[in-house]
Amino acid sequence: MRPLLHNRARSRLASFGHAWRGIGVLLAGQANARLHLLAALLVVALGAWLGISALEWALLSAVIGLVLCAEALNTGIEIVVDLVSPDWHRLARDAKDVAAAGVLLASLGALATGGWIFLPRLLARFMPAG
Ligand SMILES: Nc1ncnc2c1ncn2[C@@H]1O[C@H](COP(=O)(O)OP(=O)(O)OP(=O)(O)O)[C@@H](O)[C@H]1O
Repeated sequence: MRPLLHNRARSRLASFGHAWRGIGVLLAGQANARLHLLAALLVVALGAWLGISALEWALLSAVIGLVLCAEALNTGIEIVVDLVSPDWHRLARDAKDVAAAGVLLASLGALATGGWIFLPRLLARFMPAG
């Protein structure tokens, strides 16, 4: 490999390593992120048990990714706000509350998606017609 390409590949690899470290920071410091990850694992187990379709897996993967992504961005914003505004400030409050709203909205969307996918199957399984 030529040196320039070699350096670029190394820097891409380093960025990937930083992102992995970020996942570690997120999971180590945020109980909510651990809770969301646990919920995602339970939903995956439920999906496997109920035998959901490929399209339903695709939808679930997207909403799980969205919630975890919102959680990561929320945590990043919290960290930056704590860095630049350790004292009380109206804008710091707005920034944190809006970031938290992002997690709430993503979670509500995921809850609705899970409801549409799982409720009919669970009802059919536990309350079969006739
Ligand atoms: N510097 C600040 N200035 C004004 N209000 C703040 C400030 N820091 C936090 N707050 C308010 O307190 C709330 C809680 O902030 P905190 O940093 O404890 O995050 P959190 O809600 O506990 O998030 P998590 O539980 O995910 O860590 C914020 O949503 C915001 O309304």
